Amino acid sequence: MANFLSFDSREAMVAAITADTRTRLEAALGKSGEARWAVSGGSTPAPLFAAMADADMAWQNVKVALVDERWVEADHARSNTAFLRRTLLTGKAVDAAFTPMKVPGDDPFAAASQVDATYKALDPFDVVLLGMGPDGHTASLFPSAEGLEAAMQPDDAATVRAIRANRSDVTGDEVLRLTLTLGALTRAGAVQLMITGDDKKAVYDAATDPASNLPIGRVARALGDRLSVYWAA
Ligand SMILES: O=C(O)[C@H](O)[C@@H](O)[C@H](O)[C@H](O)COP(=O)(O)O
Repeated sequence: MANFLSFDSREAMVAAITADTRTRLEAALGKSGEARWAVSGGSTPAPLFAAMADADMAWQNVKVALVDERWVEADHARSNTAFLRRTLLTGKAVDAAFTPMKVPGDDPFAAASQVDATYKALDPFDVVLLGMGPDGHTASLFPSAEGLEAAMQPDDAATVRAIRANRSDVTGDEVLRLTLTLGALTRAGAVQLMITGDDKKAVYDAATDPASNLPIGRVARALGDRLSVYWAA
């Protein structure tokens, strides 16, 4: 079962996940001279990224990658690459080596093997930061999306796969995505899920019921105690 860490305030949650992330990245740097960190977009991680951007670390040896990306250019308002450049890859962390997921082309399904080959060089990640949507998606593992089952195999050798979400699940957002696979999450040193609010806690609690088929529940069950959930109201 995942470790569920509940905090009295969002500030305390951010302090704790910042400390855990730093400890794990520093341990990897000490052990192998480099650290590999895969991060989510979404709004929730912004305060963690602000704290990390200020951290004194050997950023030039930290490899930052994405958990998922919309199939959009880096200047698009919903690009996770753009979000990271604004929030994390600034300040002291500007020296980190960042690997985007988006490559040229119209079709993420056609490009997935190219991105997978690039991301395979970063797999296994030392730390993976996940978020969760109100529909129980995590990364770009959306309920009943095209490509979901291929990406949901715990022993998948692929690191990255393409996803086409149902239009009704991403109203006003992009359907075409790339995502880390459950295989990549399973191989990671540690996986953190950062969520806030009572509504998301209720979704997470319901998803972890063995009868639930929601992606976040399937991921939590597959990862067991290698997943730590950081939550504050
Ligand atoms: O947006 C993304 O990059 C991810 O696809 C997604 O999995 C995200 O982490 C959740 O939707 C939570 O988003 P919020 O943090 O904005 O609630």
